[in-house]
Amino acid sequence: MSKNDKLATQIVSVGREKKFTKGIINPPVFRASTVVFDTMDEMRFAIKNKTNGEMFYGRRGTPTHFSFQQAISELEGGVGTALYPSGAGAISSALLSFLKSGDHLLMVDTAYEPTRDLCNKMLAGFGIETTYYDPMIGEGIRELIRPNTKVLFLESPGSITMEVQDVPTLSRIAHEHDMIVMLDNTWASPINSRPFDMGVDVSIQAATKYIVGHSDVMMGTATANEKCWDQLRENSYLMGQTTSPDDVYLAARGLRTLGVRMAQHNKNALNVANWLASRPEVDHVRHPAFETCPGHEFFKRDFSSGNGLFSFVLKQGDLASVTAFVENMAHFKMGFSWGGFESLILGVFGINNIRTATQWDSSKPLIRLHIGLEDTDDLIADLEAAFERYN
Ligand SMILES: Cc1ncc(COP(=O)(O)O)c(CNNC(=O)CNC(=O)c2ccccc2[N+](=O)[O-])c1O
Repeated sequence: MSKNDKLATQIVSVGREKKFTKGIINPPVFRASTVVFDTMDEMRFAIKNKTNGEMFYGRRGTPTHFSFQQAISELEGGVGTALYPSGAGAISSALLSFLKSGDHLLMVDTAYEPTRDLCNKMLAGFGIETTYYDPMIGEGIRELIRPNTKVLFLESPGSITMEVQDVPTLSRIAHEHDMIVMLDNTWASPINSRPFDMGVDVSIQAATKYIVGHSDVMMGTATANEKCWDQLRENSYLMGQTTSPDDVYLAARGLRTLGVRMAQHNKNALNVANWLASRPEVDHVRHPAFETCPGHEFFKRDFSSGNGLFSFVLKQGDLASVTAFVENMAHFKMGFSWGGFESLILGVFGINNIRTATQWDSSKPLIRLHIGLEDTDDLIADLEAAFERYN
């Protein structure tokens, strides 16, 4: 694959070198714990090259893993990619790979709830202090940096309230203070932004979402630049992080259609979001492509496309009316996660319980949608019926 190939060609080609595929189209599923050697020289060579694609032991990976790791690294623009059993596993392993007792962490206030829980319930116990910051803080982040601040963690956009962060500015300031910049880049997936061009050192994906794309595998990836790859890879290995080659095969299979699925999710979501924006019951739509979404200007600058996940805020409502809205939908099902081919809906309450550096106006209910690959005529009809029940 050439770096000059267009994205659609890269998505088809990345990670499919013959050394991984053995001549077939999709890299085979190599399941392994023990790898055997005929000579001591062969074993010594494997030990020497165990971190760069030489089969050594199951936990270091097999060609199934190496192929997918290379594919994600090339699409994200990093040097190397570590794999984890879930997105949350990628987040925890990335943080634990670079933080030690006595360190200070800057965590975006709009982080995915389990990320916040990790900081408060585990990292605190290890003597790692977390300060949460406003996603729109920009240059103001300087006031929060201490001599022991080691990591700046971003999630852009926030996966519920959708604020888009000024990643290049925050990364520049963090690097002035020798901090490591980590980005939960799940919303962009590996194709809709260039994290390393924005100064990110470790880009994290819940592959569970759009990469897998079929709601049938849990997986996480963390891709690092030259500065951070060795430390991320070795510390993740020390923590025993590994993934099933069967899951990796399914994730790689999903990856090959990521471009076409993402384009359709984006088109469908904009169609539904524009319709919602016209509804009198809607206070505003929080889709990064809309001016009503905080950080819209950064979305226009830093992203090449949107996806199917966005939220909208109703002008009024309570638990009963929102329940009437979200229950009994024909196509939107209530469920956690997103990024599969199906449409999902979540009425999100208690946002202020997962905010400590910002304040959310809880008087107006928020509903998060994942727009799948269904025909948007049917999705809009489903939402029309929901408004009938809500009103
Ligand atoms: C941005 C981001 N980053 C990492 C992960 C974790 O991935 P994993 O599920 O593979 O571990 C995720 C997983 N996403 N899951 C969800 O969004 C499901 N929603 C929730 O978990 C949730 C929890 C509490 C309150 C509100 C929500 N919510 O999103 O509405 C993510 O969105």
